Amino acid sequence: MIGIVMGSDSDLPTMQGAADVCREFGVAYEIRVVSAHRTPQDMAEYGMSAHTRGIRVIIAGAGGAAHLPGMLAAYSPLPVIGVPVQSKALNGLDSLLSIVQMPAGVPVATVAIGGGRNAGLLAVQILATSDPELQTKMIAYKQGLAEQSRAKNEGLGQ
Ligand SMILES: Nc1c(C(=O)O)ncn1[C@@H]1O[C@H](COP(=O)(O)O)[C@@H](O)[C@H]1O
Repeated sequence: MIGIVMGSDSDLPTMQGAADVCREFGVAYEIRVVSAHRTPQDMAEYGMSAHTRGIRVIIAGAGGAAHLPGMLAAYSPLPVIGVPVQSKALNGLDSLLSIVQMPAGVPVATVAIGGGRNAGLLAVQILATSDPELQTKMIAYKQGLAEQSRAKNEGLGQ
């Protein structure tokens, strides 16, 4: 149901966070390397066909001149979540700016640099709007997050 794509296998440490979330919530996903630069035909094919294969949200991560999320958004009717991967030369600022500044009419929901996990959570939240069982899991997840945060007070020694 969630398509996780990345420009290179070197993006995997970042994009693994999205896959981890899918597994935690029991949501089916696929993970693939597709590049707007290196395999443009595969990228176009992926963008045009993902919705016909049961994919409902695309998460696309790329670094540097990160055109992959925007190009997938150009081809696909699905919501695309863009993950700027931290780059060596410019620390991911290049990735962020390449992904976030989309022209009107072709949105990409951009998460923080390195935000693979948040991208996964956002994708699950999108699916949960039409899936009450998943919605219940998301509510429980958020409650768990709140409990962990409150528990930090106990370590403050006051
Ligand atoms: N930004 C893109 C795209 C694209 O946008 O299509 N394809 C590969 N890349 C990026 O190039 C970086 C270096 O790739 P290599 O590690 O393979 O040299 C990766 O972060 C990848 O996402």
